[in-house]
Amino acid sequence: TQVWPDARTDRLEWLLYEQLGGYGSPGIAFFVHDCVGIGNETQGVNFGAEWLRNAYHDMSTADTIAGTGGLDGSIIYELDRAENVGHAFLETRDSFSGLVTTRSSLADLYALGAVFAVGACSNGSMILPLRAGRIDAREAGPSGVPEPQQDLATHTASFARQGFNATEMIELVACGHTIGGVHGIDFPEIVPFVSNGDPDDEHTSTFDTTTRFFENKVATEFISNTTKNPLVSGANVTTRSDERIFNSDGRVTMRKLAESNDYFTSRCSTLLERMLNTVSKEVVLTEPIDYYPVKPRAAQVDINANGTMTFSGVIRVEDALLTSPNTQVRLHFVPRNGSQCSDATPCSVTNGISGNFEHATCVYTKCPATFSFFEYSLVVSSEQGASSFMVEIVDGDTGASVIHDNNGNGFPTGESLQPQYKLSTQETFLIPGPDNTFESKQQLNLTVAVLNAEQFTNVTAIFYEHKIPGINTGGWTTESVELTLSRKVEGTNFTFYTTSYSRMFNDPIGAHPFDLVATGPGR
Ligand code: HEM
Repeated sequence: TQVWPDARTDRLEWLLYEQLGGYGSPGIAFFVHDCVGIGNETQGVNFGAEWLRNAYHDMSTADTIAGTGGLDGSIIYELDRAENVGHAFLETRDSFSGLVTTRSSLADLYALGAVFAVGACSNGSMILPLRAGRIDAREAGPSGVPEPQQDLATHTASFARQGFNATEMIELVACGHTIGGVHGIDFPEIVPFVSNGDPDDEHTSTFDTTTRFFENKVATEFISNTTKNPLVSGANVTTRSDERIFNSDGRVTMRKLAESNDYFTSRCSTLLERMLNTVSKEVVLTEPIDYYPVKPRAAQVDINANGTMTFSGVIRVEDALLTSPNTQVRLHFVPRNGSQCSDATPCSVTNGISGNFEHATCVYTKCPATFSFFEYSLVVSSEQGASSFMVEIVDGDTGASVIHDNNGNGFPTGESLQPQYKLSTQETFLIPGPDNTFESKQQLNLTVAVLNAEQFTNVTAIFYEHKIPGINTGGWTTESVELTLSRKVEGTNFTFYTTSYSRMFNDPIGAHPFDLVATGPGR
């Protein structure tokens, strides 16, 4: 039921569902394939566990009565605290900070990481719903992550502040402590650290016998008194926080969790989802992000010199809709004036689709959807144009055809205001800096096409800059630049506007997105 496009969710939808091999996918989920991912089980590094613990630590300083804190990325400013010991938090920041944009906050990416972790560690049995809209903190928040040497009353009060009652505390700790373990390198007072000559060995004592599987062994081994969980049976009694918590209701809750793995995973799904959705009162989260069965990607509209225009891009199609090997994907563009197409005014891409050139799938086997990609390109007269298009999928064997119309809206082309990438350039040059040095400067020479420009008084580009040069996670400043009318494109109702925008070099220009806005009477 999602209608495309949706600025709040589309980027996260891409990261969430094109996990591996997608169109331009960064493949971040690969970090947690098989749960341990790019970690090293022998040395005790489990990336899935790191991403889940990271989300909990970021969230656990929330005050749900006051409506402050929660999953807000503030942990990146809190790494020097004793309650956040271990390299997991720095590693998680460095894994995700490069993906922060104006449309994917670090806090949303941390939630995505936890969703990937639980998905990978349960091999796709537990897919937590992901909502978007978390707002990144700009500074450290209060402290208050639970620590193992604290007593039961402190933990119970801490979980109550986080929004979890005493039973939920037991459950949530069990859900967290079913993967990974305690690293002697960081907690030598819990797991004695005796060097074995391997500088990378973290001396990890796992919470249960299956560190890489999200299941109820943490509970079954506790109930059968065979657990090696160092927070239950470690030599240091003071740091046996799991023992105190798991026993706090006479083992009633742990027994229930031990009796049924389905019950365990269902309680964990509920509570982990709530954990990820614990946000400050200003935040309005979206609905859970579903995948688009059909999604336009990399759409581009070029105004040509000969009175024509070219619509091109890629259509991502869920494999379940490609019912036979020769299934065809056809696009039908709706002319701007809403008229029907004819042989004289073609508006379909019936061929020219070059077929699957990439395939997107999950890091775990129970993947909710896999996708194929189809390229398209259609030239029509600029007068005819196209306001939207429909996607028709024609079964290669039976010829049966299904139209996908974006829930009745068509897929909008956005032709009335489009950057002209073919006419835009970017360059880097050196300018003299202080003390006979040189600094490099980037310049974007941007051309934008505006349809019926007489309806608009201003055409503006809004550029986003990192507040802290080169640092993705420090927030954004915006700069609005009014574009200058360049020329009307002959034989069309399009007008080109241009601007040159330059900045001191700190990142590849691709990391600097911009929005375009045209304003005028009634628009
Ligand atoms: C009273 C509450 C809690 C205490 C005192 C506590 C304490 C700890 C400690 C001392 C470690 C070892 C960390 C390391 O060596 O790197 C740990 C690991 C972990 N914790 Fe907790 N924890 C609590 C609750 C939670 C909750 C609610 C979750 C998530 C829902 C969670 C998730 C994890 C995970 C996944 C690990 C393994 C990390 C790894 O292997 O890298 N913890 N916890």
